[in-house]
Amino acid sequence: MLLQLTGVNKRFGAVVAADDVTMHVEKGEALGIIGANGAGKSSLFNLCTGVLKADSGEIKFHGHDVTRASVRERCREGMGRSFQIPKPFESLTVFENLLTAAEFGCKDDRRSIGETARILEITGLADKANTEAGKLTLLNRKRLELARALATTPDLLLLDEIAGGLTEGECHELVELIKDLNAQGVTIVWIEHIVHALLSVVSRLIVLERGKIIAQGEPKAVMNDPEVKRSYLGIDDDMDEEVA
Ligand SMILES: Nc1ncnc2c1ncn2[C@@H]1O[C@H](COP(=O)(O)OP(=O)(O)OP(=O)(O)O)[C@@H](O)[C@H]1O
Repeated sequence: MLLQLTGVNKRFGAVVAADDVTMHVEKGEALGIIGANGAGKSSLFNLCTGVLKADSGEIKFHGHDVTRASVRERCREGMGRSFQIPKPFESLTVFENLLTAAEFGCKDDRRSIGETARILEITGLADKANTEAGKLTLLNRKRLELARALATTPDLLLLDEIAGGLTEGECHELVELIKDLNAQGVTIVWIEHIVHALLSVVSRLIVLERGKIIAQGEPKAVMNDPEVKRSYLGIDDDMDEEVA
């Protein structure tokens, strides 16, 4: 087991962002997470990566308790993530952004110019290596967000709504890239509102509502769960519509 959360809770005043969350991520799998706006998806990533500290509960990564570990410690253990809103260093070039990410999160023996060049290649950014991040198109900013996460050499890659705002063709390109990464052994957890893209990659799905896991399992079965249809899709069970 790569990641294990047990009874994790997080509140912001009256708002419950994580409600007794118990879940795991198997090594090598591709897991999807969906839920309405404000359901607690990004908070879950923030709890996993250490941006937020849990009020209670336990988080284990690679079998070690990381509940109180810093963002950097978790990153160096192999937890990489992309942010919903890309936040590169705007005045640094793409290449410099990757070196900075590698410096932050990479285990020493895997940090190299060669590895950075490989990541530029696979993310389709090779010809943008010397372009300032602030001058990139949205698709290339998304690619850079993914490339920065990869530069930390993650075993576990947490992707937060990486397909949002892209055209159908751009989204397809990104999906193929994520599939390739998963096939190369990178474990993926992907939060995404573009459900058809998500379902073409993941083999398991978790649904959150007000910080609580309300369904999980095989994606098609989960999407047809009456509770999920009601909560996420706004479909009444009487309508009897099959989804996905
Ligand atoms: N730092 C914070 N301070 C106060 N409230 C917060 C904070 N972060 C998140 N919240 C609240 O916690 C709840 C869950 O937010 P979160 O961003 O995790 O949801 P989400 O499922 O990722 O939503 P979206 O799909 O809109 O990105 C929301 O009500 C949000 O307003």
